[in-house]
Amino acid sequence: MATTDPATAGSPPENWPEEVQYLTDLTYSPAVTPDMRNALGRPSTTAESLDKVTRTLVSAPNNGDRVGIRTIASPAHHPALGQRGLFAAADMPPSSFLCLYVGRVHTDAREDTDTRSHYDLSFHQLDKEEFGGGGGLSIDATNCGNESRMANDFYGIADKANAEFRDCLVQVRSDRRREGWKWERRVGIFVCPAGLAAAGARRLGAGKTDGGGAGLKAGEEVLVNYGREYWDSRNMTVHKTSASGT
Ligand SMILES: C[S@@+](CC[C@H](N)C(=O)[O-])C[C@H]1O[C@@H](n2cnc3c(N)ncnc32)[C@H](O)[C@@H]1O
Repeated sequence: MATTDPATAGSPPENWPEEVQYLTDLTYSPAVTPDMRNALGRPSTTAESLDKVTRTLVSAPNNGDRVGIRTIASPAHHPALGQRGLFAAADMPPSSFLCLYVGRVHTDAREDTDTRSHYDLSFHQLDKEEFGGGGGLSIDATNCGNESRMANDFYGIADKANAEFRDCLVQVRSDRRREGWKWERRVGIFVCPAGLAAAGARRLGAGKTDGGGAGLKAGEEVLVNYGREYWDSRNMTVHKTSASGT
């Protein structure tokens, strides 16, 4: 009997584009081997320091308590006018978890990568010894994803990003653990922390946030920093000034 992948079983939120499949968790390209997937759940010293996001928070129906998708109709000078954006559904304090970045995990092999994607986020570097030279895994949300794929870059919209991509751990089902759960790596969008520079800032491109976040107000657009590399590699000029950072 055919089984449904739980990652594809969720109902899309309001304003979801019908041509894109809504996901509640990652899906994987056939080139991502079982060993590569296992590496996402392996305890390590780096993984120990990551934020742990509980099962209830990552449960997709609950994303709507924190974020929503809107088509941007104003202001007239918004650079992504007419496109979608991600908005806070409630006041969210600094460092709060907003939603996971989900999509199709693929290797960085040329034949497994859509070089035209505008939704491809670098995810995890594989261990060089274990995987014969290493290589990376990325998450492409072009054809499938969740609310996170709607987050726009801050440039031309605000002075700085108010949210960031951050590595984290989530609980996933495991038949091998007595408790039935294990921790596995993901990337989430989090509200920028207050105070010091954000340590885990990362990319669609390679953007860093500068911390000092005041949190998000309900209705405010969630803005990340894609990084200059994102715009340069697409020959798009929004990031040509020093305001864009790296
Ligand atoms: C990850 S998508 C963001 C969601 C997108 N607005 C949508 O409706 O699907 C990235 C694309 O959004 C647009 N975008 C995001 N931030 C922008 C900005 N600050 N200025 C201009 N376009 C932006 C660009 O077309 C970019 O390639």
